[in-house]
Amino acid sequence: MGSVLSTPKTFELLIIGLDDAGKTSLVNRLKRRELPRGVLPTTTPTTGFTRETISHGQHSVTILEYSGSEKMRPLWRSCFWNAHAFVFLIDAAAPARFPEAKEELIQLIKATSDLYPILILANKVDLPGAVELSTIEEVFGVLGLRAAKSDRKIALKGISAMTGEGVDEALDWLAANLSHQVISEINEAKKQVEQSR
Ligand SMILES: Nc1nc2c(ncn2[C@@H]2O[C@H](COP(=O)(O)OP(=O)(O)OP(=O)(O)O)[C@@H](O)[C@H]2O)c(=O)[nH]1
Ligand SMILES: [Mg+2]
Repeated sequence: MGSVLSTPKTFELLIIGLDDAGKTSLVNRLKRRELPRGVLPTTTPTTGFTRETISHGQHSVTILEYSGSEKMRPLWRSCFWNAHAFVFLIDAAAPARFPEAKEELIQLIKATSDLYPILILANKVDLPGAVELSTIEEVFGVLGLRAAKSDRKIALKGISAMTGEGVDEALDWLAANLSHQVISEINEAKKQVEQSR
């Protein structure tokens, strides 16, 4: 695990994405790494948000997972300032919902400054109907999004909350792309928002 070699970081991660993308399942996998491949606790749709703190190597990550239902999305949009980094989760096996997911992703990119890394995760790669990562990259125009905002740290990776595939690598990427300096800058900005409330 690459993160074991880096200095400890403490950060808050917002996990968002459409309903049914697998956000709660990903949090469950992160909380319980010992779960065997293919075993996932049963979930029900998240009603508001959940908050969990996990360890990853030397890092401490507080994860906020928001309901993806359409009527709850304004809640996550109002909490962007509260995070250091974002995971945008896509259901790789639900291509009919890619346009709706892309709209939300674009809103996230527009609403947040270049300081914040965004990791787009295509979940459920274990399913036979999962769309290839290269196709998802094309449909979501990830390279274009990166080029338009060249300083922005944006990446796309495939994962499965069901098998655990790609989950450690995702957290490694987030820890590696969030410098101590950026964490301090964001902490300062958060303090100002909190004071002005
Ligand atoms: N095959 C497979 N199914 C998954 C995976 N991740 C989640 N699921 C299933 O997808 C469904 C939705 O998962 P949730 O984790 O509840 O989805 P969510 O994104 O939290 O949904 P909301 O809270 O409503 O926004 C459940 O039936 C999960 O078992 C995965 O990696 N592979
Ligand atoms: Mg959920």
